[in-house]
Amino acid sequence: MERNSLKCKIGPSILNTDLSQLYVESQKLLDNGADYLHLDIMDGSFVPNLTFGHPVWIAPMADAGVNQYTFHIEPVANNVLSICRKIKEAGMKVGLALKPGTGIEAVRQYIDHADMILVMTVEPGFGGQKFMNEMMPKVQWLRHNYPLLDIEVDGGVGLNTINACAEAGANMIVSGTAIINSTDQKAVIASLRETVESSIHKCNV
Ligand SMILES: O=C(CO)[C@H](O)[C@H](O)COP(=O)(O)O
Repeated sequence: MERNSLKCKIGPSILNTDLSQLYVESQKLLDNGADYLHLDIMDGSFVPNLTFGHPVWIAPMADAGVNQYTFHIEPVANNVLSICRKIKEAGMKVGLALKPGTGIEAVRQYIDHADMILVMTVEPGFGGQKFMNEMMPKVQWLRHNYPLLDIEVDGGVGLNTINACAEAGANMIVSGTAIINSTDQKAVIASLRETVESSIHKCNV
């Protein structure tokens, strides 16, 4: 496992985001052991309408120091490869996200062009939703067929659901509510990490 954990959400009101507060919260999470920040720049409920979004966002994200740009394949079905190419040209890694209703077959042809596949374990939209265990076969399939691929899960992931994610083969964990609402973020992050690290080698045998 290279990395795990942490989500920091910037919703549709990104223009109104208090960046100094975002910085403070992000630093706190990193100090508490998170390996990376996963920033949602748009509310997932807008996913079907964002065909115009990527050309606007890719360059500024790269300029801001983002190292991986993940996008949902559903609204850009005819442009996935060209978006992958633009992201790479901008110097970032490529992540491809799947909504719960999207099967693995929709992404298979693109996996070799991606650094990471994100399996959403809730409907995109907001934090605090119930983890969808029925998404785990997608993670298992990916891990089985792509032992070295980064596989991320996002939605309802916390201490009660991390086992399922880790055993299925996820190595990048987005956890919002479970960390943010905890009085001991460091302990929660450490526990999530330990669960993932103790499972990951079993997935690769
Ligand atoms: O962006 C999301 C949905 O659109 C994430 O699932 C969510 O923000 C993660 O938080 P939580 O751990 O509370 O589910």
